[in-house]
Amino acid sequence: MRYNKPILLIHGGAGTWRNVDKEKSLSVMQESLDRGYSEFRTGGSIEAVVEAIAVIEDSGVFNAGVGSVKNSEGKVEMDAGLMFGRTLSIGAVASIRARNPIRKAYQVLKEGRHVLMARTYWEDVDVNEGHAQGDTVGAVALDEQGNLSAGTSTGGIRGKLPGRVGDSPIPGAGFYATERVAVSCTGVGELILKVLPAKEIDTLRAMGYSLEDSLRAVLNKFTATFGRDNLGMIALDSEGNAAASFNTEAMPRGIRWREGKRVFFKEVDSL
Ligand SMILES: NC(=O)C[C@H](N)C(=O)O
Repeated sequence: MRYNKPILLIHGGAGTWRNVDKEKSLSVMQESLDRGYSEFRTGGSIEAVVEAIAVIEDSGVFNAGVGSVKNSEGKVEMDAGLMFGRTLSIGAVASIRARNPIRKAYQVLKEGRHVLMARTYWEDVDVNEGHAQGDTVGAVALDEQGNLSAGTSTGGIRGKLPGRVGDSPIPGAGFYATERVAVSCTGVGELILKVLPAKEIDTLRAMGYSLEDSLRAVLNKFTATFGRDNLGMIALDSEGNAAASFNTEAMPRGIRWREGKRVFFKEVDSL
């Protein structure tokens, strides 16, 4: 569906979403949408993405920031990535420990010297794993000037080996943004890294397919190869089209645009 810019679209991870406090998760998403959207008054799409994700990282309700799951040694290692479409600028962090990994990714992007920093930040974070209701989080935004940005943040997969890096901090896999599209993915990193769905969406959109068809085609191919319950994606294009696709039971997501705001839980493909 097409919306009037500026637009902010977020997700809270693809999964079964059974036995979770849906109200609590959706209220964090509402807060994230409001906080992120307020950035459009002074900033652009990148600030909207960073602030929207930081709110969710701080909530402890999703598998990101203080809600991150623990690895096989009972420690947290977080991944995050961020991209600005017009300049293809990227900042990403892998296997770090910080209260707001997305802010560290932003720091890497602004410094501009490197793209992906691993094991660089080790802050003391009081992680609250037991309270996480949701999963990996991501956001995409289109600002008034037509600039697209995408970001993703995660604690990864529960019980992972120390040093394991998933798709979330890898451009083209967990996130991607160009002049045409901004995409954030969630699901099984070990599979997403084989296919690079976020990059595929940009390629299909560049070939002239609609955003919705692009997501559907990538999801169908992914499901045909690997089966279900492993991928979710949200995306925006420069014309203001928004789309979401997932092959799991649910993927909470929310959108705020010029005239309104909505959150969703299941409703496959709708936005
Ligand atoms: N739930 C997730 O989205 C996990 C994340 N994609 C990872 O593999 O690290």
